[in-house]
Amino acid sequence: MRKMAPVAIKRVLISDSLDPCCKKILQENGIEVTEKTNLSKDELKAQIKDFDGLLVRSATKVCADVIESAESLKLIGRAGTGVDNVDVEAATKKGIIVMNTPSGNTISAAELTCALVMSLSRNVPQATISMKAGNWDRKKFMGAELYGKTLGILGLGRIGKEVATRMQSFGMRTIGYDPITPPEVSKSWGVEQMSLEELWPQCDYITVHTPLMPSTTGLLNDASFAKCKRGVKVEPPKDYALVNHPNVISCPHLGASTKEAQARCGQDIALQIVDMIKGNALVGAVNAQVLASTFSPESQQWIGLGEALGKLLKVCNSTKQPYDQVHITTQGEDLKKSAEFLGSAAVVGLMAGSSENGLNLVNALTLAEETGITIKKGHVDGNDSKASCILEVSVNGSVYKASGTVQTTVPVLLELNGSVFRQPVPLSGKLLFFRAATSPQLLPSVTGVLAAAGVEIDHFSASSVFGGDQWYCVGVSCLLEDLSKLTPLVKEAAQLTV
Ligand SMILES: O=C(O)[C@H](O)COP(=O)(O)O
Repeated sequence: MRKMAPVAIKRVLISDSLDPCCKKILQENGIEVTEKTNLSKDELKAQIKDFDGLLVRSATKVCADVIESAESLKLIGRAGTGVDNVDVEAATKKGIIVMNTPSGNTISAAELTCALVMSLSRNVPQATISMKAGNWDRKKFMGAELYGKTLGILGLGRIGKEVATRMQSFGMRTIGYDPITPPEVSKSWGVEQMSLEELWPQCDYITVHTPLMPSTTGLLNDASFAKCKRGVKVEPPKDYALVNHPNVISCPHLGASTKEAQARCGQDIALQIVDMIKGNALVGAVNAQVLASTFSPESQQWIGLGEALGKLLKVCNSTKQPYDQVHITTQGEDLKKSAEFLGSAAVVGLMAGSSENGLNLVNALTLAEETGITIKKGHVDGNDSKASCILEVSVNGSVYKASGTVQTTVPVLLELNGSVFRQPVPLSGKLLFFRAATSPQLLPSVTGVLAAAGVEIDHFSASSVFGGDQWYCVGVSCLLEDLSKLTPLVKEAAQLTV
């Protein structure tokens, strides 16, 4: 099956110093690259308008203002791990993918941590300064072995794990805390997990490897230090009163400052972008998990169905009031994990044209929830149930419902508001739906109205009778300019282009 590129990136701005391999890979893949570093915020706001991709390290602050100025930005790529310099929430609302390279810096950051732990234990920087001053002071720099000491690791992700395994080779006991990594996983690489309360008093050394976010800001504070052993050793602070203390060793943000890490991150971000635009995979996206699961041709057809069902129920909503509830249910083993992206796709269809910023799978659920719509997702897995998707929406107590499936790559409608179509209706092209009481005069009369308006009929489907009424779907050459021409003949009518 043909691969599709859900996201196209043609022009990229690199605003921080990145390894040259990044630019080379992007250019080799047909992407135009502009490098402009040290831009002021206003300069970046002016520049960003012309680009659909922005690549940064941690120096460029991609704040909400900058994102607001971006007219066609689709991707913010962070060549590195931390995305605290990017306003991810603002990017998500605007439907912009934020992507990082989570592993490129791991080894370098872990090695620097080990270097700092060892320097702390043996006063290497202080002794170096003393030697440079012409001294030979051995007593002053009495150290302590790492062997048999306890290292507390806060954050047991990639870097925390690499630090642990390296420091274990010095005979250190490694303990740690992480709200996500399961204790049995960290145990398999020698780190015993415990609560922070239990951890503080046991540590001889503490190292922090958490992302910067509200829950981790100020993790080490007066209260936590009060629970620590006297003389506990911790990584460098930014506070200059502490930096200047004789027992403090510190360096600037150097964790990723190695040739290897920079080459890895530059290469990773470029290859991830190339993979994305070629439709191969979406790797490293921090705010677009839904999009990541849509990179197979199969899921793209289901996305087509979700959007089409959403568009159909949008035009069927005769009240024209906004929806208050959207419920998506998937059926069948094949769609077990698809309710998430089908829900987003349905919302893209339901809210089409209603967002100034543009609506896509990245921002659909966020924008829907912001406008007060409750989204429910579920899955039913009957023994012989074929894969299908049911969309129900409520408006002031009225419920509209449509269900469909994918038949040999084509999204089709199975049921509309309780009426099951005798043949599945292909959801593509220009479609006219109407509900009317069954009568022999109905179809000739409708055909007459269409012919008078110059509309040709491509195909026609009818549902089984439901409460005396039937739903009909007509594939038409163009949409009716005035739908009310059908009013005397039908009870309700809606038309759309899929
Ligand atoms: O988050 C990271 O990857 C590190 O903090 C490195 O940041 P840098 O790219 O600015 O060196």
